[in-house]
Amino acid sequence: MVYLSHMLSGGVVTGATAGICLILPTAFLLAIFVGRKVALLRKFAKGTRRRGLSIHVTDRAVAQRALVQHSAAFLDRPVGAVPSTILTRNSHYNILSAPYGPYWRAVRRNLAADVLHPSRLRLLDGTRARVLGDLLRALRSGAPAGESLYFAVYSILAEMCFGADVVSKLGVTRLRAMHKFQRDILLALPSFGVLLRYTRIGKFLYRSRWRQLLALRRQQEESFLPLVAEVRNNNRRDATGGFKCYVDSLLDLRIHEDGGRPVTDGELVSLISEFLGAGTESTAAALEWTMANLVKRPDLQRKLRIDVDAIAFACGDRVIQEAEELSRMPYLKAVVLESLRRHPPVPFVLRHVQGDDAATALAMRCGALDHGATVNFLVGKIGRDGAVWSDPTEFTPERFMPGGEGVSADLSCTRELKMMPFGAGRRACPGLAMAMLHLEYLVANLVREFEWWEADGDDRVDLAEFRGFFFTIMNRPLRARLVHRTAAGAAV
Ligand code: HEM
Repeated sequence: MVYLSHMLSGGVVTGATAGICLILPTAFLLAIFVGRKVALLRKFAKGTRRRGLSIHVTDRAVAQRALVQHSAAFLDRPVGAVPSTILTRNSHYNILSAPYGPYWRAVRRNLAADVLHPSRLRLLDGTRARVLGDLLRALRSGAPAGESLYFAVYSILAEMCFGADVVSKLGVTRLRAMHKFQRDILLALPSFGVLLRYTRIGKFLYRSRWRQLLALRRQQEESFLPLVAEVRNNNRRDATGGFKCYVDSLLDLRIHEDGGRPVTDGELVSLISEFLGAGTESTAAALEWTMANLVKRPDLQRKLRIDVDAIAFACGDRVIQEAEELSRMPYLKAVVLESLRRHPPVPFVLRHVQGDDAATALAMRCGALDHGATVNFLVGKIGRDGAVWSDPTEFTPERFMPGGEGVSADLSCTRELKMMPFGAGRRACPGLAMAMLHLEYLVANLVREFEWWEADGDDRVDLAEFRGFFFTIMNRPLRARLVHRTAAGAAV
């Protein structure tokens, strides 16, 4: 289905919130300014409050036609839809916010082909095993499950970003502080939406938010740039053809269609922040939702453990590691897919569109999109479409097993679109393969090592979603009673 509505374009907050935020300070200013100043203010405000069409898509066929078949008309996101745009005062430094063009092509190709390519991910076996070891030790000593899962995912991404020695170099305390800071930024960003919405007067009307925004950006620069300098000075990659870290690849990158220039420091900070932020929050949220559902459903957990133990037996003392080993656990993949369908970490996919090609894709009359529109593909609703999925709100991994309605589900959405947790089309998530690998790897080893049971009282699992964040996360972090498995399955 396609819903239409009019709204103020370009912001992260809703029209109503923005209205309230604007009315009080504007009234105050109007009382102070008189004559010419009032006229000037009106002129500025008028220029910053553009109206645009907002379209909501919940029909999977429309989503596929638009994002895949008419992908050339669905290449850009609306200005202000991406948090980092606010942080950098509307400079499109990272992949998510960059408009389709030479810069986007260069930085996306670099990430997808140089860093996240499946052949490179194999080189990260050591990193994954080290982080898993730390995670298992933390959980055995009673550390809270939810937070520990997030930190494990962040640690993997930090090593991929700055090199294998970053965790030992920085120490766990500093790394935790960096992770917390990254999360605080993401949580604070929605409140900065007004600064983009009212680009000309926002920083005067919302002075303290503006200052807070600048302070956050400065803090990001202070935390990332020294680490970049270390990568630059250390002559980076080891000679044995080890993993080339993300920063290393960015330092080598040249934007050929822009005179062969290197990536600037401002761009580096935004790209690093995106890598750590988008990579951690999405994958860790999916991991937490998966484990939470397994706590709620011991029957599914038992079934999964049969799959896992069969492979674990062959691994002996070492963790389940190889992609090939993971691929021999069909129920594991089904559990992860069901988690992504039922709780997609990114709740919507946005595009800014204009023109007749986009109108045709959305089955609208020609000319309807002459002035542009924001299209919002509702990822959660598409994945819970009752016409495709039986009992769509239930957590049922069996639907991805032979005979189930999801068995042929294509995550890239090129053949068919039944769910779209990673988006679709040319701007789809480049982290798909890595996220799936890490999710399967962590879930398999966590189930092998522990039985995950419901904790008591307030710590019981609550599957409610937290609202007001860019990612769909659990309202209450996961708590569970973990029983270490001493039987044949558990790795030492
Ligand atoms: C379970 C994990 C993940 C989920 C569910 C997820 C989901 C998404 C979604 C829905 C989009 C928007 C796609 C669109 O507009 O069509 C996206 C974009 C993106 N994701 Fe992910 N993501 C995940 C993991 C990752 C990881 C691990 C990374 C990198 C380390 C990553 C980096 C990106 C980037 C850079 C984009 C922007 C792509 C572009 O504009 O060209 N994501 N992701």
